[in-house]
Formats: sequence, structure tokens, C-alpha cells
Amino acid sequence: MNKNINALYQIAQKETRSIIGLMSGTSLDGLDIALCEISGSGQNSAVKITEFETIDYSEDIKTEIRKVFAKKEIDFQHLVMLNEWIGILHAEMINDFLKKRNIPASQIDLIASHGQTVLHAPKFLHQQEKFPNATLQIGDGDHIAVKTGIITLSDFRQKHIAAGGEGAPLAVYGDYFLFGKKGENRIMLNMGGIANFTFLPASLNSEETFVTDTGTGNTLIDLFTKHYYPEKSYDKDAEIAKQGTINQLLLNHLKDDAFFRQEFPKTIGPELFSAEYVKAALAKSTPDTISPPDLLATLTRFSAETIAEAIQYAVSHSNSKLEDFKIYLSGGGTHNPLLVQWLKELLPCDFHKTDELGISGDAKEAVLFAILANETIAGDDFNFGSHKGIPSVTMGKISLPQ
Ligand SMILES: Nc1ncnc2c1ncn2[C@@H]1O[C@H](COP(=O)(O)OP(=O)(O)OP(=O)(O)O)[C@@H](O)[C@H]1O
Ligand SMILES: CC(=O)N[C@H]1[C@@H]2OC[C@@H](O2)[C@@H](O)[C@@H]1O[C@H](C)C(=O)O
Repeated sequence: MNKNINALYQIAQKETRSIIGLMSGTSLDGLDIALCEISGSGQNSAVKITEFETIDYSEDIKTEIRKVFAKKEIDFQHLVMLNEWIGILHAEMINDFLKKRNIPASQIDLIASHGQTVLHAPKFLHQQEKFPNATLQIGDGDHIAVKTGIITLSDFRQKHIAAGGEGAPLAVYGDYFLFGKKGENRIMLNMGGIANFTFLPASLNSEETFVTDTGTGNTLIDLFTKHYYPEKSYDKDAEIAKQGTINQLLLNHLKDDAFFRQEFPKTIGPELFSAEYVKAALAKSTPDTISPPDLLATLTRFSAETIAEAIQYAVSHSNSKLEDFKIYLSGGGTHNPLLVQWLKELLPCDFHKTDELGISGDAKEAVLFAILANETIAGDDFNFGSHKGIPSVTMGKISLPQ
């Protein structure tokens, strides 16, 4: 037997697996690295995060990714080179992460790498009948496996599409396994560049469970903060938005898009929620100019209202009312006090953070990929029924170090 296959066979039978989960999201802020000890699988999974770090992307990395990020037309050679380069950089970041902590690579069973999303084009966005839902994450897993010497699973989203999904959101698998609680209606709301939530009904009926993106989370806030204040990469603690006033007319135009009228589940990215999207809404408004603080207040409100309305809609189709739901927040948007304050005003739910459930909100998405890898290597069959958007498949391609 090939020794790597034998190693995988042994890993699958261990009681506890050490898995490094990696996530670099649409905010392009850096690589989240979560070292997890995972025992069991499926609904019997238990996770302990033993180490976590976000390694910031340098300006050079951000600039190179932005050349292709969410763009329709790009330099193709640049994308091909980037695919290799990001894989190498992520591998080096893991090696540094382990070295800093004196953890030998031999102690790690698996790496689960999301890669860097460069384009997400569900059918709703590309509107080309003969083409399927499409998404692309770069940073090839082979580089990570060879450079770290650790078996690596990567490129999780393609199988999801192959089995009928849009390639996202994958959060539902981790949320259902780790946070589903019988007798408690829970909404796991992640506010990253894009916001999404998993609806976990008290029945824990997998047919009623679903996950959807709601639209922009921090993407537009970040974009226009950088535009008007080049020295800042985001509106820290909503300091700028707090000084502004919501422009109701602009807000109405921002909310007037077919995406918000689409049924759940749906996914989206910065391909739609771009500078052009905001400029088009502004052009329809009078006056068609706005001060930066007013724009940031309006964009923050746009995120808050579209998240709240998606949750109100989901709950209105259940047997329960908003007051019966606990909302668990995660993702960078949790640190935006204005966004959270408005959500609390709009939704009479009971607000918490995933940290209270033992998983830090900043690490949650990296942990998700560790959970998905754990399922692929050691999980039993699981069944989300026939529910659209949650295919019952394992995900991730396996790269062997030798
Ligand atoms: N103190 C803060 N005040 C306001 N916003 C903050 C603060 N801290 C983080 N953020 C926001 O969180 C963002 C990073 O969020 P996160 O790391 O969850 O995004 P991501 O993982 O890249 O996104 P996605 O989940 O869409 O892939 C920052 O770009 C910023 O907008
Ligand atoms: C294509 C892609 O990278 N989508 C991300 C993005 O960031 C948030 C939201 O949009 C979500 O749908 C997804 O990531 C998380 C980890 C998910 O799949 O659940």
C-alpha cells in the first residue's frame, strides 16, 4: 500500500485528529489558521481550537490578488501564476505558524485549505443558460502538501456544485454538526465580506435546516472606506459611519436589486456588490453626491437591513417567531458596533456570539474547513434530505505530500 494512503487509513481510525483549517475570505485581510483537535464525526463531532492566528496579507499579496479578484476581464497568465503563488505562500504561512509554536509537522494529521476565492458566479449572476453554477478558489493544495509535508484537502466547493449546489455557503455542515441543538431555534449569522446565516430549527429536522447568503456584509463598507480614506482598510468601530446620516433614497435604491427578491438559498459575492453597484444606486438618487460619512452610514444600514429582512423572511416561514430565536454572531462584522446595534434594533431575537459556544467568531470559518476534511476522511454517511442547496456529499480533493 502507498504509505500516504496507509497514513490516511490510520488517521481515519484515530480517536482525535489534529487538523489545520485555513480560510482566506472575500475581505482579503489575511489567512485564518485554526489548529483543531477533532474527535468523532457528523453530529458527534467535537472540536477544540488549540491555536488560532490570522496572518495578515501584505500589501503586495493584496495588490496581486486584486488584479483578478471578482473581475470579468483579467490577465490570464497572472491568474495561473497566482494559483501557484498563493499555494506556496499559504504553505509558508503554515510552516511559520507551526515553527513559532514549536509544533512539528509530524504532529498534524491534515490540512484543510479553502484557498482564495477569486470569482463566484452562480447562475443567477452569470445568466448563461448552458453554463452551470461556477466558482473558483486558487492556491493549489499540492503546493501546500509538498511544502508542509502534511496531507492536504482543498478545493471544497467544486463537489458542492457537482452535486447540485452553488458551491456555497458551506457553513451549514459545520453549523448543523457543531451548533444544532434540539429544542432551541438558532440562527448562526456570519458577517464577513458577504453575510450568510444557517437556520437551525429547534426540531433539528435537516429538511427544515438551510443556509443562505444575505448580501453584502463588510464588502461595500471596506471598499468605500479605502476609497475615501486610503490609509484605512476598514471603518474601525464604525467611527466614520457613526458621524454620518442615513440617506433613505440611496438606501432604497441599494435595496432594489433582483438578488434580494430571489428565493433562498442563494449565494453572491463582490462581483455584484461592487463600486459600480453603489455608483448606479447613487446615480438614481437626488442629490447624486454624498459625503463619505453619510455614504458609510447608508452602506452600514444597507447591510443591517438586508441581513435583518432575510432573517425575518426565514422566520416568517417557520412555526416560530423572532422572539424564539437565538442569533449567534461570527465574522469580522461582529466587531462593527453600529452594524450590531442596528441588527439588535431590527430583530427582537436573543443575541449571542459563537464564542459562547466554544468557537471564536473569528476562527469559525477556518474551523468549518477542518470539519469538512474530517468528514471526508473519517465521517459516516450523513443526509440533509432532498433540501435544495445542501447536497449530502463529502468535499475536498486530497493532495499527498510525496
Ligand atoms: N473593529 C472593527 N470595526 C468594524 N469592522 C471590523 C472590525 N474588525 C473587523 N471588521 C470588519 O471585518 C472584516 C473582516 O471580516 P472577516 O475576516 O470575517 O471576513 P472574510 O472572512 O474575509 O469574509 P467572508 O466570510 O465573506 O469570506 C474587515 O474587513 C472589517 O470590515
Ligand atoms: C464563494 C465564496 O468564497 N463564498 C464565501 C463568501 O464569504 C461568506 C459567503 O461568501 C459564503 O457564502 C462563503 O464562505 C463561507 C465560508 C461558506 O461557504 O459558508
